[in-house]
Amino acid sequence: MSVTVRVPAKVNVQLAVGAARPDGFHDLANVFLAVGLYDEVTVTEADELRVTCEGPDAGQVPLDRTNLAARAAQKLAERHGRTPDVHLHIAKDIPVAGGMAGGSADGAGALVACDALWGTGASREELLDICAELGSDVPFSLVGGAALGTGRGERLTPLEVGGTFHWVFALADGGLSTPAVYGEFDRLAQGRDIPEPVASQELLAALAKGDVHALAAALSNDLQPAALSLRPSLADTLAAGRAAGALAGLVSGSGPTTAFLAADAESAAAVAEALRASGTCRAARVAESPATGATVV
Ligand SMILES: C[C@@](CO)(OP(=O)(O)O)[C@H](O)COP(=O)(O)OP(=O)(O)OC[C@H]1O[C@@H](n2ccc(N)nc2=O)[C@H](O)[C@@H]1O
Ligand SMILES: Nc1ncnc2c1ncn2[C@@H]1O[C@H](COP(=O)(O)OP(=O)(O)O)[C@@H](O)[C@H]1O
Repeated sequence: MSVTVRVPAKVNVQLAVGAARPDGFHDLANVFLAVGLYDEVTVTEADELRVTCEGPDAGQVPLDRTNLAARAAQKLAERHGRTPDVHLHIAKDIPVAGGMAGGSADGAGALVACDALWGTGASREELLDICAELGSDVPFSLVGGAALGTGRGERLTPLEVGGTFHWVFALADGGLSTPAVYGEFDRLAQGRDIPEPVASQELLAALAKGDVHALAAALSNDLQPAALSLRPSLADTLAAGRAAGALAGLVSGSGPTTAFLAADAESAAAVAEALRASGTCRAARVAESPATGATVV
């Protein structure tokens, strides 16, 4: 028997970052929006834990026990006094190390898949606890939709979304390390007062109304200067997307994927085509939001 779970990528429509905490993490006001680019995790009984991966970026995915899908299976097995003897296969469509939470998606997907395969019957609360142990972004991959993440991003409040938004994602060559981008944020912040991160009321209202123009005006990412500092060429991608008619563009999370909000599906297709022709990115993908969280298919 096997179970397959589909899990979406995310874009951060607001990422407000506070000062570094004593534990090295940063308090956030992280407004997550799930987007319709998906990984699928399939779990099958096996003699021992193993991970395989297919997809254009598969070569960059670790297949040992550091893979977030393997770690998720191990954690659930430990809690329920069993061995994690499964084959986890990841069909990967989310860019790796791209600021779109692909690893987190696989962690959440493996957790839901193993829970179903083993008949563990874990509560939603227990699954969310395990997600938070796996990483700050993993709880959101489980729930999907839209949510405000506080603390290090793991404490979620669901948000209302009143319409469909059309995005274009420009994929970059190579990834950016999340800790390196937060480290660069700290370096750039030296000597400055960093305010407490708070969610923008304009942004939350724009999401709730499904107002694409208001959302475009309110998009913000405090990690963007750090990502641009580490990867200056992203400025060219942002300029190309805006010149092509996107309402707004920003770095997705820690990058280096850049995200562009378009007025409608037709405009998104045109922006994607112009980005491909611009030579400023490796590929351009269109996707809609919101998307549902980890779901057994
Ligand atoms: C920046 C964001 C925005 O959603 O995602 P990505 O764009 O990388 O996907 C997240 O904050 C990434 O979350 P995630 O990738 O789960 O990070 P974790 O595994 O929890 O932490 C990895 C490292 O990132 C830094 N980190 C992460 C979260 C946070 N609130 N403060 C931090 O300083 C720490 O250096 C930590 O050691
Ligand atoms: N299942 C997984 N898929 C992708 N990367 C993974 C996975 N498990 C662990 N990783 C590690 O996590 C790093 C960050 O990957 P990812 O989650 O794709 O990016 P981001 O944190 O930018 O959203 C990768 O470079 C890789 O070393």
